[in-house]
Amino acid sequence: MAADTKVAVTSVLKVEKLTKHFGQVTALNAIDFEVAEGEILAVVGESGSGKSTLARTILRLLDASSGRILYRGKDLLGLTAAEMRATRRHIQMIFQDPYASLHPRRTVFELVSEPWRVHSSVAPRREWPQRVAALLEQVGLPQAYASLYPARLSGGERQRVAIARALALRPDLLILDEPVSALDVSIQAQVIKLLMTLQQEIGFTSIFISHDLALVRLIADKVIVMNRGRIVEQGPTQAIFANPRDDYTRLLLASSPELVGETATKEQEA
Ligand SMILES: Nc1ncnc2c1ncn2[C@@H]1O[C@H](COP(=O)(O)OP(=O)(O)OP(=O)(O)O)[C@@H](O)[C@H]1O
Repeated sequence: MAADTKVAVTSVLKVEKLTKHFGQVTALNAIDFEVAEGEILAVVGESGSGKSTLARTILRLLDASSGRILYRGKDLLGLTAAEMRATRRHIQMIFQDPYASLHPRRTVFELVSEPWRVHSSVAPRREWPQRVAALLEQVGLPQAYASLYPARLSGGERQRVAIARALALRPDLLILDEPVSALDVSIQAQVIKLLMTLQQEIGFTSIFISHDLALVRLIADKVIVMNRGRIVEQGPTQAIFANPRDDYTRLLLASSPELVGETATKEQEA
C-alpha cells in the first residue's frame, strides 16, 4: 500500500496513548497505533514486553490506566458495560492455548453456537445446526465432530473449533494471541494457512501477536515492535525487516534463528 493512499483508508482500530500499570510495573506505556481495514498488524517483542496485556486491554478484559481505544471512531473505554457487550461481538479473540480456552464439558456444537446464546439477534436457534455445520466445514472439520467433547480432539483440531467459535459472530476485528505457538510445529502451518484463507474469504482485520518473526514476515502488512511496554518501532513489514531502525529491533531480528541468513528455513528447527 502506497503511503500517499493511506489517508483514504478507514481505520478499524486506533489506539492512543494507551497505558496500563500493574502496581509499579508499566506493562503498556503510551501505546499509539492504528490498524486499517483488512490489514494484518503483527505485534512482536520478547516475553514480558506487554503483547498479551495490549490484547486484553483492547478487549477490556483488563482495565486500562489511561488512553483511548477507538474502534471505528468510538472510544471503547467510554462505553457502558452493556454497550461494550454489544461491541464485543465485532471484536473476537483467539488465545494461545486451545486446551485452556474451550470448556471441557461442552460439545463442539455447544462451543461453536455459544456466542449466539449471548448475542441472540445474530442467529435464531432453528438455524444453529445449519450454521454450525457451515462453520465446521469452513475450518476444515468433519460434521460428526459437532457431538464430540474437546478431550477427543487434537490441539490443531481444538484451535479450529476456537476459530469457528470466533467466526460465529462474523467479527470485524480478530485479535490472535500466539494462535499457533502451543501447537506441534507440523500443525502450525496448516492452522496459519486456514487463518489466511479465512481472512481472504471473510475480509476481517487482524492483530496478530507472535514471537515467530519468520511467520510475521510472511503474513503481516505492518509490524509493531514492543519492548518493556513501549512501541520502539512500527511500520510496514518489509521496511522493518529490511531496515530495522531501532537497536532493540535489530537485536530481536538477530536473535531469531530462522532469520539469520536468507537461506535459513523452518526445517532447521525440526
Ligand atoms: N495480571 C498481572 N499482574 C501483574 N503484572 C502483570 C500481569 N500481567 C502481566 N503483568 C506484567 O506486565 C508485563 C507485560 O506482560 P505480558 O504478559 O503482557 O507480556 P507478553 O509480551 O505478552 O509476554 P509473553 O510473550 O510471555 O506472553 C510483564 O512485566 C508482566 O510481568
